[in-house]
This record gives sequence, structure tokens and C-alpha cells, in this order.
Amino acid sequence: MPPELGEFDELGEGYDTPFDGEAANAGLGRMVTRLPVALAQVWRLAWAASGRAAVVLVCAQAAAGVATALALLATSRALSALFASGPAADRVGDAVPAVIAVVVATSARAGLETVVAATQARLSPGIRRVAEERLHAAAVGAELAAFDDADWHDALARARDRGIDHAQLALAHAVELLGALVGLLVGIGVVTGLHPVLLPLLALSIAPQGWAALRSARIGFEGMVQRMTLYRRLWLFADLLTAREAAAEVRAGTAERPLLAEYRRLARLVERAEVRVGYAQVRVGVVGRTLSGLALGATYVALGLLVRAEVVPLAVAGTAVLAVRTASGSLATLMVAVDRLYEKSLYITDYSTFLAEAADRARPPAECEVPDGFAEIRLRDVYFAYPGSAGPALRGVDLVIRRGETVALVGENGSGKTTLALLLAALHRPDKGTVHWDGTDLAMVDPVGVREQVALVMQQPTRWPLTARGNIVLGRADRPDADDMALIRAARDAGADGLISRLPYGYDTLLSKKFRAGVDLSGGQWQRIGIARGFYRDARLLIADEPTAALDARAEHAVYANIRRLAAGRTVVLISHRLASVRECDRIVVLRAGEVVEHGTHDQLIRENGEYAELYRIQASAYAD
Ligand SMILES: Nc1ncnc2c1ncn2[C@@H]1O[C@H](COP(=O)(O)OP(=O)(O)OP(=O)(O)O)[C@@H](O)[C@H]1O
Repeated sequence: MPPELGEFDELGEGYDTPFDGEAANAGLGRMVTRLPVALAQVWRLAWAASGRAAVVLVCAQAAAGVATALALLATSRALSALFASGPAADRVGDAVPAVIAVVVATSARAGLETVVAATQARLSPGIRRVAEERLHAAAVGAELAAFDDADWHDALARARDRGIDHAQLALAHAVELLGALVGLLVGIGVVTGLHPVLLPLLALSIAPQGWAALRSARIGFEGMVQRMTLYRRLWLFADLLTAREAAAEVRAGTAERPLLAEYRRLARLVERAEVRVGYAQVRVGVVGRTLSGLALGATYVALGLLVRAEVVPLAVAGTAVLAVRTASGSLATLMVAVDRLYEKSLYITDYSTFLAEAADRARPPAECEVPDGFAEIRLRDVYFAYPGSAGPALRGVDLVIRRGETVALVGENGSGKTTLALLLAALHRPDKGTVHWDGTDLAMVDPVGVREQVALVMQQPTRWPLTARGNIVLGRADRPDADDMALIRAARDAGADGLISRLPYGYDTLLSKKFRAGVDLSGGQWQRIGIARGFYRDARLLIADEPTAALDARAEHAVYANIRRLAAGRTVVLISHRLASVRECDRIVVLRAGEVVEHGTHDQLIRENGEYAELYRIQASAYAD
């Protein structure tokens, strides 16, 4: 932990993200050498947003810098002419061409600065768009396991909520840097021309401020990284207090006060941490400015001594002061731009690191062709553990599922049914063991190609803020469907056709109350939409995880009948706690603590009188007289 930030004892260990980024070890030299990297990052984003605008921006800014330089040179000439010896009228006359040059150069600079401002206005939102697109594409391309990793969520939040903002802001600082660099070169030229000793003095005067600015940027960035878990938790509670989904339960459960109290507690922790970082930055700034002020004073004293010793003629003393001021101004602007750009580069690098990490977490390159369907799916000695969990969720699972079969997975809560379904859908890969579609190991193929052939109906389907049609065809919008025949059939089989026909715009009704003219559905109605989506996928393997938990008895009966009917020529894996619904399945697989403990038909399992028979009897007894 950097000493500037002190010990965040009150944040608690759970909220303190250790800072071990590259910047933690960055010295001043490293910071300056990062600059080309930062500029290249900004350039690549700007180029992707609009290549032409990026080129115009660089050219206009460089030209504006040259115009500034010319104005300075012309001013220096005019002053030299005015301070020269001779009659006043002659001196004024000599100064006129230089004054005209000052006016022309200044006007040109104003025009060019307008071009820079306009191009920046064009590029800045473009950079944001590109950065956001890349981030979201990277995040959605990562495998499911990433979303069970807290570090991934920290990195994602940093990239999304900080990296993108800073990438957008970096453009302005890159432009500033370019302008200041040209200005500085001119200033240096003039100062060096007056007397070489002025240059190191000038550099000395600005160095402490530059150091302070870079240090301050680093403190800010480190603090942000350390606070990210805390920020995420704060935002989570802010969302809970304002989200529509939680609004009813927050009020019904009188959870307003405890939620608000937790939100306030977290907000105070954030505030305290930010104030501490702010104070640390102010302290560093004061040191930097004090040293810079002393050094600038020394520069003027040196200039005075040079004038007194007649090394610099009195006639050019005014020019010297002007040049020192301009060069020091340019250097100050440059240092500020370097500082800001360095600060931005930390965030942009963090953003780029996230993109690279997301790419690593994306599916590996496929070694074999994805098979077109299967005659059997074979799991051999499959183990799987969630990241960071104490033990495996699946242990040594052996299972064969044949085409056309309807297989039920049953077992107590946490026995591994959903995990097994996720492996069958190629959403997770086994840590040990294999899942084969006939002769093909699914670890060797592109999982997206497998998922194309799978429909997974989730226990709590996502409520997509789309129309009813959009909710059902999502992921299969390219399926040819003349007159919506397949759409209507899927909705009917899922028992969703009636409810959709009663919506104000039928299939074109927006299913989200967060937008005007949108409507919401009941939990069971949403589940029917989710089942319709599964049916519409027309997949070879249909996996339904508690698909009817929220359905009324009649709808549940109809859905199971339709699932069995659709199973012909396909394969269905059903997860359910309602054993009466699965007794008709071809095979029932019983899981306990991640292991297959029984399997067979309903009759066989009842005869074996094991765990399934016991669970079945408990449920059946509830309906017996
Ligand atoms: N995302 C996750 N991260 C860590 N552990 C998980 C995760 N999801 C599930 N688990 C754990 O894995 C085990 C198996 O969970 P799984 O969801 O597969 O059980 P299940 O049989 O489907 O349960 P249920 O009947 O309650 O739906 C459980 O111990 C659970 O706590």
C-alpha cells in the first residue's frame, strides 16, 4: 500500500483491493517513457473513431504551435527593434513589419485553434464509442467462468467506469501536449539564443512542479484501484435503492432503512478515502510549487546578474524576460499535459489490460470442427469446481445421453444439477474428464458452435427489455419464419400465445416498464416467454432447468407434454424438483453432492428404493388422503 494513502483500516479487508499494477513501481523516468505509449493508445482510439479527423487534428494543432512560435519570434523582433538605439520614429518604423507578423501569426493561431476545437468535438464522442464498443465486445466474449471471479468484476468496473472516461479525456491532453511541445521548442530556441545558462535554470524551475504533478496522478490512480471493490459495493446498494425490480420488495420488507444505512456507511467510507487521497495530492502539490517558485526566482536572479555583468545586453533584457516567461509557460503547460496524459495512460493501460484479459478468457482457438449434432453425449469422469470455491460442484460424473432421449436430473439443492446442465451446454469446461459428442471432445471445438445447437431454458429467464417477439426470437432472429408460423407455434407450446395476444400490441409489445408504452409480465408469464424462446431455438439438445417452477398446474402439465412431444428426434435434459413431472422421462439421474448416485427409469428407481424413491414418496404423500 503506498504510504501517501495511509492505512485504510476502516474499509475492512474485504473492500481493499491490493494495488500491484505496473504503475506501483513507476519512477519519474518510467513515467516519461510511458508517454509515447499513452500517445499511441490515444492515437489508435482516435484513428478507429475517425482517421481523417485524427489527421486533421494533429496537423492543425502542430500548425497552431508553429503559429504561436512565429508570434513569439515576431514579438521578440518587435521588442528588439523598439529597444534598439536610434531615433524613436526609426525604431517604431523598424518594428512595423514584426508587429504585422505578430497580428498575422496570432490570427492564424486563432483560426487553427478553432479547427482543433471543432475536430476535437468530432473525435471525443467517437473515442468514447469505440472504447465502449471494444469493452462490451470483450466482456461478452469472455467465458462464463469469468463472471464468478471477483477480480474480474473489479477490473471490468475499473475499465468501464474509469478507463473509458479517461480514454475520452486523454485526447484533449494529447492535443495540449502537442501544442506545448512546439511552444517549448521555440521558447528553448529563444532562451538558448540569449544565453545557454538560462536553459538549465529554466528546467530546474519547472522540474519540482512536474514531479509533483506526476506523483499526484499516481496517488489518484492507486487510490482508485484500491477503492474499486468499495465503489462497486456502493453502486450496488445505490442500484438496489433505485431499481424497479427491487422496489416492491424493498418497501414490503421495510428494507429502506437498513439499505439506506448501509449505503450511507459505504458512501462515508468512500468520502473519507477520497478526502485522504485529496490531502495527499495537495501536500505533494505544495512541495512542488514551493520548490518551483524558488527555482523560478533563482532564474530571474541569474538573468539579473547576467544583465549586470553585461553578458546579456540591456537592450534585449525585455525579450529575455518575455522568452523566459513564454518558455516557462510552455514548459508548465507541457508538464501539466504530461501529468494529465500520464494519469490517463494509467487508466487507459488498465482498460487495455482488461481487454487483453478478456481476450484470454475468451474461448480458445478451436482445434476440431464442431460436429453437426450427435448420436450420443458421453461424460467421462467429469470434475468441475467454480473459481474460488472450496470443493468441486461435480465429482467423477459418468453419464451417457442418447439422441431422442428425455433425461431428468434430480437431487437436492446444491447437488450439481444446474452445473451439469451448464457443462452440457458448453458454458463451462470440465476441470478434469471429458464431454464428448460422439467422437469429438467438446474441449477441442469452438463452444459457440456447440451452443448454436443447444437451447437452455433457465430457472429464472432474463427479462430482456425487448418486444415479446424480440424476447422469443433472441439469438435465432435469422431463422426463416414465413408468417411467424414458428414463432406462434413456440409461443403456443410454451402456453404464452394467450397472454401475448392480450398485450396491447401483441407480439410487438415492449416488455419493459422502464420505457413508455412498455408492459411487465408476471413471474409465470415471463417463464412461459423463456420456454417459448427455448422452443423457438429448435435446437438438437434442449436443456430445461426448472422450467415450470413459476407455472400454474395446468400450464405446467401442458408444457411437459409439449416438451415430451418435441423430444422426438431431439434430446431433452430436464431438471426438476417436481418428481411427478419427470416420472415419464426415459431415464432419471439422481445427483448428490456432485456425484451420480442413482440412474434408471422411474419404475427401476422406485424398485431400488434408494434416494429417488424416498424423495418421490415424500412428495406423493403430500397428495395422498
Ligand atoms: N457460480 C457459482 N460459484 C460458486 N459456487 C457455485 C456457483 N453456482 C453453484 N455453486 C455451488 O455448486 C454446487 C452445485 O450447485 P448447482 O447450482 O449446480 O446445484 P443444483 O443442484 O442445481 O441446486 P438447486 O436445486 O438449488 O438449483 C453448490 O454447492 C453451489 O453452492
